Amino acid sequence: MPSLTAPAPARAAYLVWAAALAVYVVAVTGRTSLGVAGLQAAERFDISATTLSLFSVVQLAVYAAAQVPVGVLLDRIGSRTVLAAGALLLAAGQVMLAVVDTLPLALAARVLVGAGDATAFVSVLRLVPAWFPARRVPLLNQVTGLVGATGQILSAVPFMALLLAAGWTTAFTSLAALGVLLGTLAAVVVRDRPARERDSVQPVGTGPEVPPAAVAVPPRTRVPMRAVLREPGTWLGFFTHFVGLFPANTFTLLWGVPFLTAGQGLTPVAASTLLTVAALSGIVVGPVTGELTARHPLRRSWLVAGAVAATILGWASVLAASTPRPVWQLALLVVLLTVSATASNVGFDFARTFVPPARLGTATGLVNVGGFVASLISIYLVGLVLDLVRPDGDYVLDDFRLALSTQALVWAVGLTGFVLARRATRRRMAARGVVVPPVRDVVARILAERRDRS
Ligand SMILES: N[C@@H](Cc1c[nH]cn1)C(=O)NCC(=O)O
Repeated sequence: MPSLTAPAPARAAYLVWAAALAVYVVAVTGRTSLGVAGLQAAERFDISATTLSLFSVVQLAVYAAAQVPVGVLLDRIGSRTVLAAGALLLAAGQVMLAVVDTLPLALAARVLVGAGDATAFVSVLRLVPAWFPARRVPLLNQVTGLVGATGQILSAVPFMALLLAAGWTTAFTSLAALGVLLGTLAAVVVRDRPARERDSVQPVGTGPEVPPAAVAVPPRTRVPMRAVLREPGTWLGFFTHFVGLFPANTFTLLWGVPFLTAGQGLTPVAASTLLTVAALSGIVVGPVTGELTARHPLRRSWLVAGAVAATILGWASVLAASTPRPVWQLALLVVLLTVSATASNVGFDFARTFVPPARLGTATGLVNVGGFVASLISIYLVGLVLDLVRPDGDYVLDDFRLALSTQALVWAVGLTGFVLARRATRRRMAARGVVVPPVRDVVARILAERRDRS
């Protein structure tokens, strides 16, 4: 059996990760490209704003539906092939969108984009534990999400400039060319695992609170799908991603800018500045969350619960008021949305530490479904209420207050699942001999140790 501790060569590990990450950045650029080209799309396909939002919904639905099949493929054929094939699929969708001028064909193109996009993030997450020591994985997962988000800047700035200067066909064909280029690079550079295999010895129960309980699990052991579905840790990951991701997606993918402009009276420039603040705050929030996750693996669920509670309070304070809120309060809200989105990545850490490595891709895909299903439901509910209360689309603040309050339903479902899955996970851990001491006991012990020392 290969050594459990031999590190993979760091340069090679970073090279593999960077090549895969580049594909993820282009996937996010493709995902968000239609958002910035909304006006041109409405003109080209002769459609209303509501029909335009159908593009986002179709793409997100395909993305979510593809997660488990992609995860299964990752476990069977590895990140390199899935990543390269996904990049080509994404490029095919962008080329198609570049040339078609009817709505059904444009929607079909977006299906391809959604399917290609679905492969990128989970492929990168599958590579990280194979190439890096367990201690670094939570941080690198956060940095992966963070760097991926810069794809949104690429679509907002250079892609938009190309669209305005050279037109629709050139802009989308260029995006496709970039996808082919980086997909090819990934096929050449990425290796699914180092030559000296890391056996992903990353069980929960390690960290300062409990001594390491390393368990060697040969990576290619066959693990049935039902073992993944019966593992409560998988569902803890699913509901973590569910409750953490949807507030940020609801805001950034569709309803944030209309709420800030039509509801709160900000200019479009001020609204996009706030979205930039949200993205930039991730530079601090992501690594801090990653580091805390790595240092306190037995307290990860508290991190998630705290982030969700803060986000609920942030939204409640904004929506309770019937007058526009000061900019500082809106800025605080968008930062909290980033805190929640970064906490959602802890869901992937639950998958990594509770599911055998041979099924890590499947479990990662399943966890990712949680966030995107919740996002779809939330985006739909907000749109539904807005349509009911203001069919003419001339929204005012009160319409948004009511519509955005529907997020409470999604939180209620997500938090119920989270609490139940957490309980089941703790029971399973106790059965395996890892008993998590209550926080008050840990605090009492630390205080007693301090007293003894002084
Ligand atoms: N949780 C997000 C990534 C993220 C966003 N902000 C911080 N991290 C996620 O799961 N993304 C999936 C994807 O395909 O982008």
